[in-house]
Amino acid sequence: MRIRFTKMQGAGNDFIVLDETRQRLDLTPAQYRQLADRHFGVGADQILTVRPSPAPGVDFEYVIHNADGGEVEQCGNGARCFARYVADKGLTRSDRIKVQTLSGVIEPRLNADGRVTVDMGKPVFRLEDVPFVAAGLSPHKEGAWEKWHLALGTHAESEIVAVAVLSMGNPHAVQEVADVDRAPVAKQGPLIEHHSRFPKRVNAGFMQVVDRGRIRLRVFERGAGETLACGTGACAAVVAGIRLGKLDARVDVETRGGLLTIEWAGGDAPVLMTGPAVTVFEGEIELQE
Ligand SMILES: N[C@H](CCC[C@H](N)C(=O)O)C(=O)O
Repeated sequence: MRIRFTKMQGAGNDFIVLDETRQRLDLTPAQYRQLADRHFGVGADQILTVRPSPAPGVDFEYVIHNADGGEVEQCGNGARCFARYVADKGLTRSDRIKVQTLSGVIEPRLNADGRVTVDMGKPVFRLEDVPFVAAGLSPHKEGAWEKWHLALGTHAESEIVAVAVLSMGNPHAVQEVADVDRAPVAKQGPLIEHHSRFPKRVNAGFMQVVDRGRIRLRVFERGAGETLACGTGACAAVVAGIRLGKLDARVDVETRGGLLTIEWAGGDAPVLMTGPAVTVFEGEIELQE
């Protein structure tokens, strides 16, 4: 099957955008994996699919698949690229768009300076909703919140990491490090992603607090490995830092792929994420059946 696609990136987190507003493609997990493959396909961290509105009150549906072919609930950098795509393709004339995702409705807004702001909804802290299995563990209080100590690896050489656990529609485990450039992301990332206490796996964040308005962040993403930026990961890290008493309500997040700005007023307030969204190229690919 030959299909058209648009390649995009948001702070270096890269995507293949598929337009199903006129016709469903009904791709298989293997075909999503082929698309994302950086040697045998186009190459991307995630595949974003644009579908028509599923219900009154929302403009589009937004479906996300990781490079491993699995469908996931949310993608922050992808939401910005989604908004840029539907605007550039004339699929909407509004600069505020309501989009249905697996984890609820989000609202990207196209700014005059070319960046995109997304209301990513409220963070979720109920452990069962992350999901995180805390049985047998006790939380370690820090500031007004808590961290959980996870044993990584086999008993012999297992090390303990302290993570804040929350969901932005998708699951996140955020730990603090002194220097992100020296953080053991490649070693610890997969061990955290596949830790048995995360039944749906988890995105593993490594956050360095620079000051109350700035962090540096690396994320080993569920189903994609380390990416140059993770939008929901930036939201989760800032929310965790605020709840732990280390960050103010507006934080610049330095990722390896660029700068994201996250704002959260606490409590039931939504998390706002602002950052770039860029079209790289368009193309066609012959997918294996
Ligand atoms: N790997 C994530 C999905 C993509 C999230 C990330 N690319 C973002 O910008 O939020 C997960 O499995 O939950």
